[in-house]
Amino acid sequence: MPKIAIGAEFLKAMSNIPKSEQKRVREFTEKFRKDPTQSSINYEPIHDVKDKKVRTVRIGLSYRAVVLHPPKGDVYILVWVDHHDEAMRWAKNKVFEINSETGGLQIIDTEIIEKEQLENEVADEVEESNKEENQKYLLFDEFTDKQLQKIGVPRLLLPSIRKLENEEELEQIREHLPDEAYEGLLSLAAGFSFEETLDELGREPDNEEIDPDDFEKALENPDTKRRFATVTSNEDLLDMLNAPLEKWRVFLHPTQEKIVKNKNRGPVRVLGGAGTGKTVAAMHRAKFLVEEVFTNTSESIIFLTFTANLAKVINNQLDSIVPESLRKRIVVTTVHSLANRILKRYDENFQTVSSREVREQVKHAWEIAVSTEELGFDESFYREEWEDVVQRNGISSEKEYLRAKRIGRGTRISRLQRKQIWKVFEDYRSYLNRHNIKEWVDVVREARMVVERNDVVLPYKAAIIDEAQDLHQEDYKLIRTIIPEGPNDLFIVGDTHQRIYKNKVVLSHSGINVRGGRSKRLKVNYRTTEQIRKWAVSIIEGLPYDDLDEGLDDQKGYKSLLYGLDPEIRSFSTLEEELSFIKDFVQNAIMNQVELSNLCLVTRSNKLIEDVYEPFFKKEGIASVILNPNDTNQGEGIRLATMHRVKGLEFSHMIIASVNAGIMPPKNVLVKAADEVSRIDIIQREKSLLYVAATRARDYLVVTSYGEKSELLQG
Ligand SMILES: Nc1ncnc2c1ncn2[C@@H]1O[C@H](COP(=O)(O)OP(=O)(O)OP(=O)(O)O)[C@@H](O)[C@H]1O
Repeated sequence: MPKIAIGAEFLKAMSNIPKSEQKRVREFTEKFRKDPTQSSINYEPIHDVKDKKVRTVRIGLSYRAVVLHPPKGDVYILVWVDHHDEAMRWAKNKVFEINSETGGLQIIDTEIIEKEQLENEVADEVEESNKEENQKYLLFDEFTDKQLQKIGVPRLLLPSIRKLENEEELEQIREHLPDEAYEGLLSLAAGFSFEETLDELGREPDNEEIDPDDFEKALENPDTKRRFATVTSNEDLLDMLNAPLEKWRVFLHPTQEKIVKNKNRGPVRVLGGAGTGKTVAAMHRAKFLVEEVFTNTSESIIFLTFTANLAKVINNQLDSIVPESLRKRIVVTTVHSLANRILKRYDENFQTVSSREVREQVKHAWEIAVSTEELGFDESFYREEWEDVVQRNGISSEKEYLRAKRIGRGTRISRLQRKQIWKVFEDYRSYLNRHNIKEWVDVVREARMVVERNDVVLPYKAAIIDEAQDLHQEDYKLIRTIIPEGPNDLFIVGDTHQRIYKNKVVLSHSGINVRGGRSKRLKVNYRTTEQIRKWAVSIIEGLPYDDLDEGLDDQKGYKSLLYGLDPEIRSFSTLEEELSFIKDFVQNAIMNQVELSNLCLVTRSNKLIEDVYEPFFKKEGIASVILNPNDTNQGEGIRLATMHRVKGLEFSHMIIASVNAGIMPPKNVLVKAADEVSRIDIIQREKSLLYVAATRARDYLVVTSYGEKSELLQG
């Protein structure tokens, strides 16, 4: 049977043609997959085309598919589809070559070469008369042709690359370059060595000869898989055709592919800045595990998140990549809901702090407990001490508390003071017990004990953990207990720059060892433009971020291959002016046919949404909906949410409003900080929150304030 492949560009081109014609294209594609050699498919050569391997096939009266059929091997690749004239125009200057150094199949647009040749002829004359001035610094002078080809530059484009003087010029020709070449060149231009760049591109060390005519083999190459997918079944094909623009479902970055498909001896940790495809990698990993590792029908895996909205999104997205027969063996839920479910089998009567009412009770419990204190500390000191020392370390007795290390706490206390403080904690705990209230940490801890006693046996063979930075140390202990150590046991993805809750963890303290070769990084941002990414990173620049273990993480080498407009950071004198700007921004998007559900406005608090922005949009007659994590189908309307709520989500247009002094960070939270250490911590978390909100934007970001702007925007 001939080998069939489809290009990402083909799918994109298909989504751009009228719906009525798309049906015909789908029918053709299905026929083509069955047998591309059948007599009813008539391949016609194109005259005046650079690449003689290219053919076209008629679809209906006016559309053409462009097919690559190399002379060697039995390979047919669908590369483009369009109206007859456009298809011819597209194919005219394209050359399809296997890069002799990487083995990847590349599409090279030779138009740029011809344009440059013309320019060169003119320039040569000037150059002759002006030789002195031409001793310029060229961006890639220090690298050999072979090195440039090894990072992915096509042979034909070497002369164009050689001429580049700076990163702006590189950016101007990026659309003519295969992704890996652009990504590699950006890395070299940023000062990374050739070896570091190869590593970031996910290249395997050379071990095989590359045959530049073997297209069948080239289809297996990781660079090729960024843009071409081999079709093995009709199910595969329908999956691709049904969501032609969702590239993440089919085309992975070589680094993602490697992380997803590697068989590991133990837990793996994957770090990566916002938008680097961690969740995508995690979902493909889940698919890989049920398809190729835990293949027995009685074996399940569990996919855990911190927030309910992300669990919901992942549940839906997994449906679109995992075959139905395997899908039921992947359970997606939050750690809290898993723990709750385990514990409820034993104790039905407890309440968790998930309702406003119970939270009020907890507040009351603290007030009562602290009311008898004699040391002069305020309530926030006790709460922080409770969270950061007692609950983080699972302390349950005075004896343990007296011995506990108080890492990261700013206020020194004596042994005697500890004894008095413990009394407050005992009062607090006894209030909770009397009212059957459990903090989430308690639920998780007690659930672990149930599992440890073997009272509940869970069927999971492996766990995948997203939003790893926000899980609590106890959460990891529960996970470790459910999934004992073993090959391919845990796959943990996260980004500590996005830590917006207090839960700092050290994986090894929960018996999870990710050291050695089992720590990976994703560095290419697929979501946000480079302009937005840079602005977001500038907010958190210079702050210390851990790596979920005992090391540090940074944002070195991160990049986006997408370009766009700079974010608009606007300060206004009054709220009315801010609202008027937001209205213009939204109306402009509406005029440009952007669906309202692609717009999101976030603020620091729910109250601002409810009191200011929701009534404002209502008054202006612009549909809006408050984002509900439990409902992914909320209909038309601009999304309104708190910054916390949008973690893990994305929108083409993001508005971050009311970034005023006193609101971000909230004055009442800062005032209550127990000491300077805690204040610094709060500010870092606020910066992370702004970073999270900003990196939800795909194309446009506006950040607005009125009155005095937040100190976070002062830089
Ligand atoms: N290989 C890929 N090809 C195309 N798009 C991709 C790929 N990987 C990820 N994306 C897209 O990039 C965006 C970000 O991906 P994802 O949500 O997995 O990133 P993340 O690292 O988990 O982000 P965050 O931590 O900011 O929530 C999504 O729109 C996703 O579809």
